[in-house]
Amino acid sequence: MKINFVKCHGSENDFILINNLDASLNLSDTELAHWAKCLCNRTYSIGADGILLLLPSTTADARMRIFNADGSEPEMCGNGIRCLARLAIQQLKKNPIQIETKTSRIQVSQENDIAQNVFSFNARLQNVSFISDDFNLISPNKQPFINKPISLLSSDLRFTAVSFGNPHIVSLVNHIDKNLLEQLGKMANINGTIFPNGANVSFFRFISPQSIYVITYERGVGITYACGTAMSAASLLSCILNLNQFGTWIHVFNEGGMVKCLPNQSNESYSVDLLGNATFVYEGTLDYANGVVKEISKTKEFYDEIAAYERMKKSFRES
Ligand SMILES: N[C@H](CCC[C@H](N)C(=O)O)C(=O)O
Repeated sequence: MKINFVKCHGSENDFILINNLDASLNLSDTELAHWAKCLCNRTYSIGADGILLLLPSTTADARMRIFNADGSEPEMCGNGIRCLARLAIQQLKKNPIQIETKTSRIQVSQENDIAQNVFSFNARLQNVSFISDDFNLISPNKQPFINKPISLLSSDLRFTAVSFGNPHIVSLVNHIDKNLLEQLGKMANINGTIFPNGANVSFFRFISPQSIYVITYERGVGITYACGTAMSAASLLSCILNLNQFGTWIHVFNEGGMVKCLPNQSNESYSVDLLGNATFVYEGTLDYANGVVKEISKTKEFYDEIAAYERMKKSFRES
């Protein structure tokens, strides 16, 4: 079976995107999880942080399913939904577009390029909650867990737990220690000891007003170049900690580049607009039969977009 895919990324959080709007690809969840593990392997296959499936929907314009590199299926993906929405907007000729996810419906719109020839999209993340069953072990009384210690993880860091459909804990740090992040990320995802379904763990550093840096150990993946829902969580926390203002765009720098986040609060509800690139790198075809991905070939490279994104990243290094 020949299957076309697009290799894409949001802030270099990279994905294998498959258009299944015609529902022709009929794979079981077990097969999809197997696919994710095989295709995301950076040594033996295409290599990615996850696979994205663009599917038809009865409740929105289209539906997104995402599988992490370890084969687990999370509820949401902020960088991935921008890439998937780009393809959906192209196919359905509709902008903005509503995307059904496992736990919500997200509006995504194509916006002006954040840098020349960097295709940019805004995802309005409204399914933000400080209360989630994912946090029952750290907050048995089901109260918001904001800027508190988690003794099983660290004796001095403080964390805030927030869900964007998928669970996050975020800590404000003065210095980014990737080894410590890796260690805490692994501990937070040891079969349900601190979080029943694991969690994404992020450090963020305040750079200047409306400018932060975020790095994330992603559940089901490990440390990635960027995590869209984590960057949204960190920008929200920066406002709650009075480091930034609600209703003002925040530049969120990461290992893979930069996105802009706009945290909003109305009464007790929160949302974050996540504006960033959705860069297509290449189109390809994979030949799949009897559980085995036999052959993978590139059919088209998006050289202009790759170069444009590199120019944008270079501009940050020089500023
Ligand atoms: N690994 C995450 C899902 C992908 C989220 C990330 N890539 C993003 O852009 O939000 C989890 O298991 O919750």
